[in-house]
Amino acid sequence: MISSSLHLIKRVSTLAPKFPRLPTRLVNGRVSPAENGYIDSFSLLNSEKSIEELIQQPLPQGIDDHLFEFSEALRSESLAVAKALRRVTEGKASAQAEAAEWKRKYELERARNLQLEPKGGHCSDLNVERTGNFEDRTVLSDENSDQCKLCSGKDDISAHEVLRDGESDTESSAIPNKMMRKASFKLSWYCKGEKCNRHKHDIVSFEKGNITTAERSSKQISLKWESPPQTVLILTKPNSNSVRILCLEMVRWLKEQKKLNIFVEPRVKSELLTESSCYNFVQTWLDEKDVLLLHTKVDLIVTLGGDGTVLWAASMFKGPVPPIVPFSLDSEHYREYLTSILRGPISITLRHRLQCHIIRDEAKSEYENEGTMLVLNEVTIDRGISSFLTNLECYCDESFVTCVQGDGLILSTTSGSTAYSLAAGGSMVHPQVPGILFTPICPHSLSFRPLILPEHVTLRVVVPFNSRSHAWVSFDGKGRKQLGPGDALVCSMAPWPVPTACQLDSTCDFLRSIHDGLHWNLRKTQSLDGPPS
Ligand SMILES: NC(=O)c1ccc[n+]([C@@H]2O[C@H](COP(=O)([O-])OP(=O)(O)OC[C@H]3O[C@@H](n4cnc5c(N)ncnc54)[C@H](O)[C@@H]3O)[C@@H](O)[C@H]2O)c1
Ligand SMILES: Nc1ncnc2c1ncn2[C@@H]1O[C@H](COP(=O)(O)OP(=O)(O)OP(=O)(O)O)[C@@H](O)[C@H]1O
Repeated sequence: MISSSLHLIKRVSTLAPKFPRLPTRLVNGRVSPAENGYIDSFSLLNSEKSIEELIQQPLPQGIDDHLFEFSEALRSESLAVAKALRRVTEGKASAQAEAAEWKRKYELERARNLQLEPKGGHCSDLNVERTGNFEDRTVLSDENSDQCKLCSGKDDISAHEVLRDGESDTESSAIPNKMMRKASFKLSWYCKGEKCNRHKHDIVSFEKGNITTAERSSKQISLKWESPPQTVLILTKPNSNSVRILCLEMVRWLKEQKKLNIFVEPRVKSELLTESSCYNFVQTWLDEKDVLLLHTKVDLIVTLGGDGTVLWAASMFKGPVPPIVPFSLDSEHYREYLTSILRGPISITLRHRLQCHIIRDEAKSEYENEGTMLVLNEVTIDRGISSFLTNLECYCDESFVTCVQGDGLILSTTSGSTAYSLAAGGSMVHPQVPGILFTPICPHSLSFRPLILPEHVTLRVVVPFNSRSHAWVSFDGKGRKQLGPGDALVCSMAPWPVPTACQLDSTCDFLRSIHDGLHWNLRKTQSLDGPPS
């Protein structure tokens, strides 16, 4: 793409004397690869603008046919260059986002290794690899995992090693800091009911030239408190009387019987105080800045409501998320259940999220683009109020996937596979399968089947310049934004999953939810009597 652009730029340079109105920025060849191999995105965008200006300019008067034909050809090639330049800029923005993410992972890993170092000299020799998944953060070779055990004397990952974010400066925060040290916990991996005796294994072994897989997916994860949880955040579905009553009861019980600090939303605090002034021990926050610090204070989140309340809880945390205990409204036995959660260990499901950002065609640099959105279910690109088919060009990494002509496209997590994606004909996928579902909405084609792509890919959905209408993006069914021609949505797996407490384990809970919640494959049992076979 870059080389064809440069080829055209050379051609344009040779024409410069004949066309004095050509922009000198382009003609002088300032669009050149930088030393690091990238093209400077600002000059790219300037060049793109210049090309577009050039296209808009009227042709000089008195031009002969030959020149006219030539200038027409130049116009169409210039358009191609403008598109190519835009793609390069998009690619750079996405590469920079990825680089920032790797840097963050590297710093987290380094902090963790620094903690291990004093316990034994060998740990610095650990063969540490990084993958995109929270549960796959540290992949140790077999011999090194034994060494690590000698060094650290433990098989599990401790919260202190994983979450080093309790040190934020909270002086300016409205959230009081006293008694706010987060409880620590350990995570361990279970397989068929047995605790794995190693910290983490090689994903693929190639001993003696034979390739065997040791780890295929994340195992059942168990969370064990190392110190008792002290702070609970309760989030409730609004406008529900039964939820309000359950909340009143639960807050009082958690304070009186469990001596916990309790956070609620400002709306809920007002509701509690309207009920009685004795609820003034309940804490809340003032603004978004305080919400950003919540994950450093809260040990556990309890949601009172349905799936939408869990989505709401997840959306409040733009980074790490404390474990969520979802309560449906018919939870009569909340006391026993919460007592067992506070005692631990808890089986948890790490639900992957997708990170999405919109790249605007007119943005001059990536800083002008909107911030990253995290979704637990899905991001949807649809036709909104337009009556035309969507026309969406889709790319997976740098490969063209397809063009979606229909009502739209859903990019879903495996947790979201039982939500909108299911309604659009996507498969239901166990939430611990790390993948991204690519599900069209009412495609106007006989052969468009949904796909499931691996978790490590980056997807890009572009509204082409020849699209008849705009498209609309929504995140977990909320926050609709318009995408104009040339705008793109870039989406990849986020490094911060949502840990949710299981009632039994993630597989039993998943099967129960599709049986009870969706009545999956419910059919009258066939009677025994019938025609002979
Ligand atoms: N045609 C559809 O099925 C359709 C259309 C729009 C949105 N949705 C879903 O609604 C979600 C937003 O939920 P909301 O509660 O804010 O809106 P809402 O109040 O409209 O509820 C949507 C329904 O989807 C269910 N749901 C949500 N997430 C689910 C999941 N992961 N598995 C199974 N069921 C799930 C909820 O229980 C609820 O019954 C979106 O993320 C989208 O998945 C579905
Ligand atoms: N704390 C909250 N603040 C604002 N909105 C919320 C909050 N909790 C939930 N919601 C919104 O309220 C709506 C309904 O919530 P929820 O899905 O939990 O209830 P439901 O529809 O009765 O349950 P179910 O998902 O089982 O059908 C959702 O759109 C959700 O985004």
